[in-house]
Amino acid sequence: MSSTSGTPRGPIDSSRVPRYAGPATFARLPRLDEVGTADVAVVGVPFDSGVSYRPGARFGGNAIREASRLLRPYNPAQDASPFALAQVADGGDIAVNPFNINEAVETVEAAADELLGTGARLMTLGGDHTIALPLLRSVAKKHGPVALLHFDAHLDTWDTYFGAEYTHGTPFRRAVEEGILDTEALSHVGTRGPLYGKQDLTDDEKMGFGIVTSADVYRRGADEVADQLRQRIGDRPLYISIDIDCLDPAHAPGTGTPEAGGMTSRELLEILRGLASCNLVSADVVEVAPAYDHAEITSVAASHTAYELTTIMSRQIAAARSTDA
Ligand SMILES: N=C(N)NCCCC(=O)O
Ligand SMILES: [Zn+2]
Ligand SMILES: [Zn+2]
Repeated sequence: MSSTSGTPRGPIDSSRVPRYAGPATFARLPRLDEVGTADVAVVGVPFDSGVSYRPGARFGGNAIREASRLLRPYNPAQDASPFALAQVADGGDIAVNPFNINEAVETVEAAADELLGTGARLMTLGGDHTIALPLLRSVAKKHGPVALLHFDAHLDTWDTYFGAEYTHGTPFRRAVEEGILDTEALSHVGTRGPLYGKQDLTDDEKMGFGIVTSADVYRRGADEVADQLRQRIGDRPLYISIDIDCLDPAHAPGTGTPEAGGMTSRELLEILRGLASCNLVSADVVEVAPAYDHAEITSVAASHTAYELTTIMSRQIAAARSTDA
């Protein structure tokens, strides 16, 4: 039985305990072992052995937790108190092998299976984009092939790097090959920057992806983009994968493969809010590499991104509960 049938245990009260005191959990929420089970488990994935350029995303989860100390319990943009609507808890980190990518991929999948098996939705923090593959595998075991919204400067549908199948540039090609994505509802958002060749785009299109470039977001605006994405997704189970490099380097310098001309954090947050009615089953925020960050710009943006995503999940959990009742 979920601990969440009672009143959810919320964050530490920052008017009584200064928000900079004590060890960091996401949004100062309780640890998962303090509440038993959760409706939304926030979990760190300290893994970056799949990167093609700057390493450091293994430290992303903890940097996001630190930056998330300043999140407050009421989200006016979605008119909701996410941590009162559902039990959100910090499940700590998945202990992955940094020296063996295949084993790490298996470990992430197994840990996700266990958490999803308790009935929780997953909100993962940190790691490089390699980890989206095992997370999607696990989510698809539970829900069947899922719709995917992929926010990223990059396509991440390349085939191999140095002969390696599991890297941060290849998770979504593997996922399509494995049949774990609903190819009627796949979109990249924020795409930009130089490619290896035009073939990258034709391959990607054949896999079923639609592309909303960073320039499209700028030209059409967040509301129109969110409306279009919502129509494409419908009521399918949805996974949202957010590579923080979807943001411009001015908004997210702390990342491994930065590309000029990206979205603002305001655009990203507004698009997410426009997706609040979608059936969001799990999400990740990846590629936060704090060593290249300044003044926590990137981890603050990532913490707010995870906050909007957890708010969407909590609202849906609460709505489903009230229809059941
Ligand atoms: N940041 C992610 N996930 N992918 C970037 C791969 C770009 C490349 O090295 O070609
Ligand atoms: Zn990227
Ligand atoms: Zn990526």
